[in-house]
Amino acid sequence: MPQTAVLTVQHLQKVFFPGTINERHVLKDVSLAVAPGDFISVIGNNGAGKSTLLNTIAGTLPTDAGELTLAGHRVTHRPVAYRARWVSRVFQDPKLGTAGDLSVAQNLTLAERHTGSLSLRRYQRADQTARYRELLATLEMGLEDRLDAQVKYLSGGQRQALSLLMATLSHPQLLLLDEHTAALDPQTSAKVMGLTEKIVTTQHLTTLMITHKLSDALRYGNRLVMVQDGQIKLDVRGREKQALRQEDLMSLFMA
Ligand SMILES: Nc1ncnc2c1ncn2[C@@H]1O[C@H](COP(=O)(O)OP(=O)(O)OP(=O)(O)O)[C@@H](O)[C@H]1O
Repeated sequence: MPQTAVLTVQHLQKVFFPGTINERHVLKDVSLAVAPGDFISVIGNNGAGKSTLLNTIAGTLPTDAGELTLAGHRVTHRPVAYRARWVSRVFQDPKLGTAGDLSVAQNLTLAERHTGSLSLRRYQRADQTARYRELLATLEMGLEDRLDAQVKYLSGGQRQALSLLMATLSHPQLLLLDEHTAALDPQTSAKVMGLTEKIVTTQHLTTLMITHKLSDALRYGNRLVMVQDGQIKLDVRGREKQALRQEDLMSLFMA
């Protein structure tokens, strides 16, 4: 029996400034079915429509035509809050996923409250510190010793690792990563990518990851999608993806 898709995107269209001289068709009839456990790297030129695609999936942008389903539910005209039960997102800017004035522990509590699991665990309060320490230690960023530190004083890498942890605490059905390592130095970026793979693999998370790093797009995930000029130009998986080289992708970019 075929597995139910976590996400289906059918004939999606997005037009900015319709009916004006600046009219721009940014998504042109995009269709995509994402199976449980898919880890998809999304690549494409600047302005190709990648973030717009993620925004329409998360619900931060309305669509002009097409249908979206999440976990089998039609969500095309549903708001972000409705979709949030299935979707979690990490942005390029580490500041967007965390509250700077709150401590590391308070941020984790907020993320837990979002999952609705906090009240169930209230009786475990004495264990909370130990549990947070344990969770943070998995990031290998020394955050387990900084539970009371305000998040605004963390490095970009530590803050992004915390964002990733918070976004995945609820075991979301769909994880959206929007160039989440682009603002980090190469070493930290590699570390956060390693963490991403670890979390995605252990939790079997279905993931869409936008990246401009072709090496990361090739290395991580079971599937690769290239968006060009508002359309999906390439969608490969498994062995076909493994056989791809950076040169192949470069020539597609040039084409
Ligand atoms: N809210 C918006 N209002 C108007 N135009 C927008 C909006 N969001 C995106 N665009 C335009 O849509 C086009 C696609 O943008 P988008 O951010 O989706 O591209 P992208 O593939 O993610 O690019 P990049 O790799 O540079 O982030 C761009 O021309 C952009 O200016």
